[in-house]
Amino acid sequence: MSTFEVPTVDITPYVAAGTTAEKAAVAAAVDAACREVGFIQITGHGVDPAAADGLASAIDDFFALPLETKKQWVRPAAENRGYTAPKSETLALSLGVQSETRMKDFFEAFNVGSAASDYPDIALLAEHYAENTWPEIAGFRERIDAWREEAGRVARTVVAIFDDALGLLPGTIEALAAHPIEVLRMNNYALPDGTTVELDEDFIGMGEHTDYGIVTILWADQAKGLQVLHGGEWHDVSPADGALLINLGDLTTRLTNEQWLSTLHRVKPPIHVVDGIGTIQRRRSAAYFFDGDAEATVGPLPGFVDDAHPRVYSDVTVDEHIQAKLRGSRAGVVNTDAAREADRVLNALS
Ligand SMILES: O=C(O)CCC(=O)C(=O)O
Ligand SMILES: [Fe+2]
Repeated sequence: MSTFEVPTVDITPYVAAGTTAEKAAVAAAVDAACREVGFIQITGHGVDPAAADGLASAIDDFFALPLETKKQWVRPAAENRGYTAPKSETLALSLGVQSETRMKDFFEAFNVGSAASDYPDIALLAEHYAENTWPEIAGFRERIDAWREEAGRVARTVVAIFDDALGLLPGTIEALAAHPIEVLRMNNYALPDGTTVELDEDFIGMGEHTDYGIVTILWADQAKGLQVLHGGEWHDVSPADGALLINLGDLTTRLTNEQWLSTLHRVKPPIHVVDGIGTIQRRRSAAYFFDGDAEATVGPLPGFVDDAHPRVYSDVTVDEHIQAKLRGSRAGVVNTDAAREADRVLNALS
């Protein structure tokens, strides 16, 4: 396997009022990373380590509950909220690709997100802004909300960097996010004691997918499992101490007319065989999806279509795009509107 590293960018100049030249250097590094990889490790983000500790402990508290208890918080497939039990979602269907033999993804998750009650004065498309339900765990909501606050701030900083990196007027991308769909998905990759893992290729924590929105802010354990597709090969990625990962979503690919690509990734924890029984090391992550306003229309931005770069996507609303993805991953309805993303998967995997 070729050596591969996710580029690291220190975004301090954007967090702590750096000089114009310092910011330009950050924007140039982000542009290069987005053109080449689509995943970046960011440092200098200014997130209080106590917020990350609170997130991690809240994840531990919730997933330690018995399965039957957690199932109280399962929500309808159309609402991207609440508990997802192991083997109930299939991320590869969000792209419209799936091997027939593969078992469903074994991750379990708990999702919270921006709710209609956060924006009482605006009529919103209800499904994307469903109210949250919270488990009865002391301080759970407070710890999660503290992390959401930090992740939201980082997302807005990152899109300001994107404007500069793409040569756009300040505020161009943020104009799509006045009341964005923002979902925090906390993922737990673990197998009940005594589970025998079959050592086949189709054992998957979370199937290959691109994220759907503008950008994702990802907190993750250092345990192996996350893999990013680059140069036709899957590469293991884990964050350095205190670093966050960010990755581009499909809406940014559409805005840039594919100058920047949403990167395919999956979670495939290594299997350790002890006495003939395969086990995995438990791994946690929390993906904060910054997805834009549901009713916003997304197509290539001015300046991204010319003779050398013909328009490759028609306009879509954030609502239509995200709904088609969620019908795939959460309701098992193959997304047939993701032909370009699916092609990228199939070309890479063949
Ligand atoms: O677990 C991870 O590191 C990645 C999770 C992910 O890709 C997602 O939730 O979309
Ligand atoms: Fe993802």
